[in-house]
Amino acid sequence: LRSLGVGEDAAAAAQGDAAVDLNATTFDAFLGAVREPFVVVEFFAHWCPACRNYKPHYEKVAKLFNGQDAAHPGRVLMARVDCALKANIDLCSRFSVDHYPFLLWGPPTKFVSAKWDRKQEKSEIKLIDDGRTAERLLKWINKQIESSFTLDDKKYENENMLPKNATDPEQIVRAIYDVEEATAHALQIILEHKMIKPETRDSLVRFLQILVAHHPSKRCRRGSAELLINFDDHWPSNTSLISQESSRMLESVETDDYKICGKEVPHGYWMFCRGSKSETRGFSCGLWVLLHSLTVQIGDGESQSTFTSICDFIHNFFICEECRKHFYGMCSSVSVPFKSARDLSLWLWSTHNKVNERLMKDEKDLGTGDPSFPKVVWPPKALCPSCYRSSSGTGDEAVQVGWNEDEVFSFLVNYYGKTLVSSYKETYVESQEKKHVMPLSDDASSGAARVPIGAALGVAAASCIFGALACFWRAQQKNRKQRKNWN
Ligand SMILES: Cc1cc2nc3c(=O)[nH]c(=O)nc-3n(C[C@H](O)[C@H](O)[C@H](O)COP(=O)(O)OP(=O)(O)OC[C@H]3O[C@@H](n4cnc5c(N)ncnc54)[C@H](O)[C@@H]3O)c2cc1C
Repeated sequence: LRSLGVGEDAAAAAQGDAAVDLNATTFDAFLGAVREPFVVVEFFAHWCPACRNYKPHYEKVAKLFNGQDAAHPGRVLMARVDCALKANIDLCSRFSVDHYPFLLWGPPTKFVSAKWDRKQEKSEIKLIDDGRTAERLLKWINKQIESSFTLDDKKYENENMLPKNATDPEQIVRAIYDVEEATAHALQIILEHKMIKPETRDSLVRFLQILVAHHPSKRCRRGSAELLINFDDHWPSNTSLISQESSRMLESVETDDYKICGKEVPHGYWMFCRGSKSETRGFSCGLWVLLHSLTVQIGDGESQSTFTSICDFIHNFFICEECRKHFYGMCSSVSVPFKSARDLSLWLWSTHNKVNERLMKDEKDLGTGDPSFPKVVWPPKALCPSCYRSSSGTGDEAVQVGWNEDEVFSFLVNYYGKTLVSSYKETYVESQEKKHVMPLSDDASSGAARVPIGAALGVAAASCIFGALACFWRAQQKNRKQRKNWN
């Protein structure tokens, strides 16, 4: 419970209330200072029986967002004002409270020294008209902030949520959510940084084509197809977008219709890719998993074009200068065209291992790695004993490993193919039914109720790092010479 420095705080704390009691004296100062981007204010009267009955519902939601044990701290502040107290009469009339309980929503600062009434157009303060039960209130909030919180969400305990055993092959099942999130996140970065230009447009189209055919999540396949169908309307070929046009397109692509993996994809909930620190793993891990899953899905005839598309995509759209530069170097060193999916998936696997080996050292020297997820030569022996031909090391420390590549390939196919999509169960009938409505939970595995969603971690590590590198990256882009042709 937030300290208000007033007596009510102590009283509320004693009762164990999660919602913060505000009054005429504290209201403006408190809401002007809070870190949460949104607040729900319940205007009530302590004598009102309906309000007393409503309190457990409001508290149930408030516990998710406020207090020490909040599952989702920092997202929404839940507050209340007792309009039956004489001191609060003016405050309640400032917000045209005409019944109890009366719930308003908006950015906290918009409440400060403000007035509101329902005729006010374009106000960022909104009346919550459907919050009569905890479930409905949370549903309303979820819609506003595009989250999929549930009343059962528990406080995120990083240690408890980490994969118990990184060598457990079943852990990859959880990565389907991360692949969806990474896909949505990648597109968001592309749009926010206005990276679609005449010289990069084709590369995005080609990558989207692969996603349409081979993304492990059906809803991402569908979303990529929709985006492709409308691609010319948004980004006509050979047109350099002025920034105003680009922003308009960003808005339209950000609407629900154009969310690449559907609007229910969670933000910041990395499951398989969750780090023990908020700034590690996340997006870049999800992106690797996506790339590996694509290479095990393609047909032999697509191997060279998929290689080119992956290289171009990372080169043009991965907003991490060091990563794209290294990856570019590794793509450039391929001299013979790929003829089979096997060769491509093994190339990506060994390329990823080269990155791991380099980072093993860097992270050790700089202390930037995730202590719970040190980089390893992958797969470790415990995950795939048959992948090792003979080696005196365990795989974790043995950099010089004699690999059995046939076994590695069949392991990759199983791990990133079958196991990753094993809980994916959309039937054809369901997909037809859902055609006109974006699915709430397109794959059985992503049913919000089944996802043990922890606290919002904010955007994953990678996005922070990559965001910071964006300017540098863009400057490089400008200076870049004619893009290299990988073929
Ligand atoms: C294309 C690309 C290039 C990158 N280059 C750099 C770089 O130059 N410098 C930098 O600091 N960061 C780079 N990164 C980020 C870095 O590789 C990691 O993604 C990040 O440090 C998070 O690491 P992680 O522990 O989550 O595991 P990640 O390396 O992200 O791996 C994700 C998961 O993939 C599996 N995996 C691990 N190795 C392999 C493998 N060889 N084959 C198949 N599956 C594997 C494991 O289950 C692992 O948990 C790059 C990322 C990408 C996508």
